[in-house]
Order: sequence, then structure tokens, then C-alpha cells
Amino acid sequence: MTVRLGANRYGKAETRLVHVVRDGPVHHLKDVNVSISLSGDMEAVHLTGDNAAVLPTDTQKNTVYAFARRHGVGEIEEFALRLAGHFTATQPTIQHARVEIEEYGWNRAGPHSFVRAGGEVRTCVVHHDRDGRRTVVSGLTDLVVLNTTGSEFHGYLVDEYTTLPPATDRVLATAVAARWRHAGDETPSYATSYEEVRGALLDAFAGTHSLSLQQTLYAMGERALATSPGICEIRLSLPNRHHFAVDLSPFGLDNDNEVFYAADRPYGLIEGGVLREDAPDAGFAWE
Ligand SMILES: O=c1[nH]c(=O)c2[nH]c(=O)[nH]c2[nH]1
Repeated sequence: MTVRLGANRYGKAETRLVHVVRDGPVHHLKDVNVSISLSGDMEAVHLTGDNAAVLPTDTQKNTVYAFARRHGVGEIEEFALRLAGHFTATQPTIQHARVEIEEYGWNRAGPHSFVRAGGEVRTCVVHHDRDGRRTVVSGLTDLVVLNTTGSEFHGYLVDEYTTLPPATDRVLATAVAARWRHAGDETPSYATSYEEVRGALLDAFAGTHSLSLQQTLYAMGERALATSPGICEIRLSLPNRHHFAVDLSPFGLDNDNEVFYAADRPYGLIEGGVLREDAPDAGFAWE
């Protein structure tokens, strides 16, 4: 049987790049997902394992980060063209580059605070038993927020397995999942309390100088209870979406908290509740 190599391409898929442009105290954010596919003289690598024509996918990922540092991101079409042109211009074995970029929108919530555009889900769980007892828990999930500064984490326990460096200025990002329990027998305006709680959560996230996500969680819960008198308890689940500064020194570039690798897992998961001292018994509300 005679066979031959068919169409092929290879590259680094879904390089997640978050680029912060610091314009004095006002910061600008670009959040993109870059997928590169290169093709060209790839007979040898497939047929004999000779890698001489192969630009490693790891290099392709590094190029994305280095280009962000060197040229900025700008319009995603321009960034993609710059990357694709680079690979075909500099590597004779690469005849074709396909670069696909997704951009995730962020709306401004403060000079250095952003709310991910869209994606947020409003939720509720109600119980109503035969005796007429009712509980209402409202909530939201996937409210993705990020602070480009105003977050520290240090002073934690250290043992023989601790490698985390103390941070005095880090990116703090999370996808807020919150549920809150309505108190009292009167039917509130759920629309109003939703807007109140959502606004309070965002204000507290943006406005708290954070020494830990735990501290931010408490501040968010406290603000929600202070802002929306009809609720008596709030439970928050905050995944810590870690952003690690990329080491660009191999490319002769510095990185003063500008180019980050947005890790998706593993992530810290910070969960907790805040409730009024006089909150009535929850009964089956959380079941
Ligand atoms: O805000 C944080 N809380 C933690 O408990 C923790 N643990 C960790 O590694 N990083 C962080 N950040």
C-alpha cells in the first residue's frame, strides 16, 4: 500500500494574553486569545522526524507575548497580520500562517477596574412549602471582574513547600458567583435589589485595596448588605483567576507588570458568606 502525507498544519492554539497599557493612573486592557496555525515544508517532520523545518509552538507563544510588549496589541486584525507576517517573513520553511484571535470585551468600572462585557447570568432559587413558608435566594454567576492594581498578597504562612513570592502589586481577577437571601415577608422589587447588589459588589471590588481575595470577598458581602436592606445573607464564590507576569528576559525585554499569562487552572477558590447579626433562620433557603 502506498500512502502520502495529506494537508497538515500545526501551531500554538489559544495563547491567552492580557495586555495592560498604563496611561498614568488610567489603565487600558486588551484580553485576547490567539491561535496560530503554520504550514509549509513539513514533509520531513512527519515522515522522518527531522525537526529542522519546525518553529516550535512554544516559540510561537513566546512571540505573541514579546510582540505585545514590543508593539502593543491594537486592533486584533493588525496584531494578527503582524504575527502572521513575521512567521512567513522570517522562516523560509513556513509558507502559510493562519492567526485567529478572539477578543474579550471589558467595560471600564474605574481607572484601573474593568467588568467583563456580557456573559453574566442572573439566578434564583425559591422554596414554597405546604404551610406557606417561602424563601427566595437570588444571585448571579460569571460576573468577571479584574483590577490591574490595588491588590497585594503577602504575610502568609510559609512551609517547606511554599514557593509563591510575596506580591505588593498584582492583578486581581475573579468570576463572581453570588447568591443572596431575601429577608422579611414583604415582596421586594427583585429587579431593584438585583441592581443594588450587583452595583455594590462591583463598587466594593473596584474600591477595596485588597490584601487578599478573602478580604475582598468580605468587603463585597458587607457592601451588598449595607446597600440592599431587603437581603439578610449573601454567599460568594470567588475563583482567583491568577495572572502571572511573563518572564521576557530571554528576549532582552523587561516586563514591569505589563504582559501577563492568564492561567485558567488550577485556581484558588475563595468562598464565604456574610450575614446580618439578626438574620432570621435560613430554613431550607440554601437547599
Ligand atoms: O488572595 C489570595 N488568597 C489566598 O489564600 C491565596 N493563596 C495563594 O496562593 N494566592 C492567594 N491569593
